[in-house]
Amino acid sequence: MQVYLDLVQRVLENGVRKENRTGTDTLSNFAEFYKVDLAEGFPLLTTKKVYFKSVIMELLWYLRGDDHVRWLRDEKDVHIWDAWADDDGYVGPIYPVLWRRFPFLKASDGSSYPKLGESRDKDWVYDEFDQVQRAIDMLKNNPNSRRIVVSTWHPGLLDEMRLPPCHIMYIFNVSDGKLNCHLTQRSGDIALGIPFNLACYSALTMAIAKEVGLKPGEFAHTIVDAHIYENHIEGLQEQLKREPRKLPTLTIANKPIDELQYEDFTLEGYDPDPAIKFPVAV
Ligand SMILES: Nc1nc(=O)c2c([nH]1)NC[C@@H]1CN(c3ccc(C(=O)N[C@@H](CCC(=O)O)C(=O)O)cc3)CN21
Ligand SMILES: O=c1ccn([C@H]2C[C@H](O)[C@@H](COP(=O)(O)O)O2)c(=O)[nH]1
Repeated sequence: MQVYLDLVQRVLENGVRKENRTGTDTLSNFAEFYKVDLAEGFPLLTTKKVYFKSVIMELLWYLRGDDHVRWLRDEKDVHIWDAWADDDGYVGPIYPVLWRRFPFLKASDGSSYPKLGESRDKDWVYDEFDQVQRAIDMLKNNPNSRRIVVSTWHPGLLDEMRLPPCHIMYIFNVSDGKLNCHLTQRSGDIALGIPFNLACYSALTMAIAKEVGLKPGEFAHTIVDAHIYENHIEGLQEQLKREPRKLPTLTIANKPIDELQYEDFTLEGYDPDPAIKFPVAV
C-alpha cells in the first residue's frame, strides 16, 4: 500500500527525535493524514505479513464490551494486549467498554445533567451507553447526519485504564450511498499499531456498511503524533525496498455485528512479503 510507505518515508525523513515514557525514543511527525478507498481492496499491508486473525479478533474483542482480555488471550490465543493486562486479564475501561458500555451517570428523573439552577445533589445512578449501536441506528435512520461519532476519550476514567485510548474518535459519514469512516488517533506506532488500526477500522466500516445497506467508501486516518520507534527503523527501511502487491479482498457474512465471528470474515488473495519482527514498546 503506497500511502503507508509514503507515511513511513515522511516520518523517516522529517521526524523529530523524541523521548517518551517507554524509554525507546521515536522519530515523530505532527499531524499525519492518509486515506484509502475500500473499493480498491482490503487494506492489509503486503510489504510485510500482517496477522489477519489477530486483527479481526481484536475488532471482535472491541465489540464485546469486556474490561478484560480473557476471551482474546485465553479462548482465542491472541496476545497483542497481554502486556497491558494484570494477572486476571483486567485492562480497565478501555476500547471495548468505551465503545459499547460508555459509563455515565443518570438521575432517577431520567436526566443526565442538572438543569440551570437545579441542585446537583440528586440520586445519581451508574448507566452505560452503547455508542456503536447508536451509530448503526443513526446510519439506518438518519444517514446524512454529521453527528455519527464514537468517542473514547473519557477524562474521568483515565486513571482506571491500563493504557489510555490511542484512537480517540471515529466518525461515520455517508456520501453517495457509501459509508466513509474517519479515525482520529492521538498517538500512532507506525510499524506495529498503524497496520492493525487501519485494517481493524476498515473491517469495522465494511461490517457496518453491510448491516445498514451501504457500500464501503473510504477510510481516512489522522494521526496526531505519528512515530517510529528507533528499534523499528531498520525493519521499516526493509519494507520500503519491497514493492507493494495487489491488495486482498475481504468478504463479510451478512449478519448483525453482534453475531459476527472470525469465521464470518473471508480474506482472499493475500500474498504478502514475509513478516518482520518489531519489538513492542510497553
Ligand atoms: N507501543 C505500542 N504500540 C502499539 O501498536 C500498541 C501499544 N503499544 N499498546 C496497545 C496496543 C496493542 N497493539 C499491538 C500490540 C502488539 C502487536 C504485535 O505484536 N504485532 C505483531 C504480531 C501480531 C500477532 O502475533 O498476532 C506483528 O508483527 O504485527 C500489534 C499491535 C497496538 N497497540
Ligand atoms: O491501537 C493502538 C494502540 C496504541 N498504539 C501505540 C501508540 C504509542 O506508541 C503507544 C501508546 O503510548 P502513549 O504514550 O500512550 O501514546 O501505543 C497504536 O499505535 N495503536
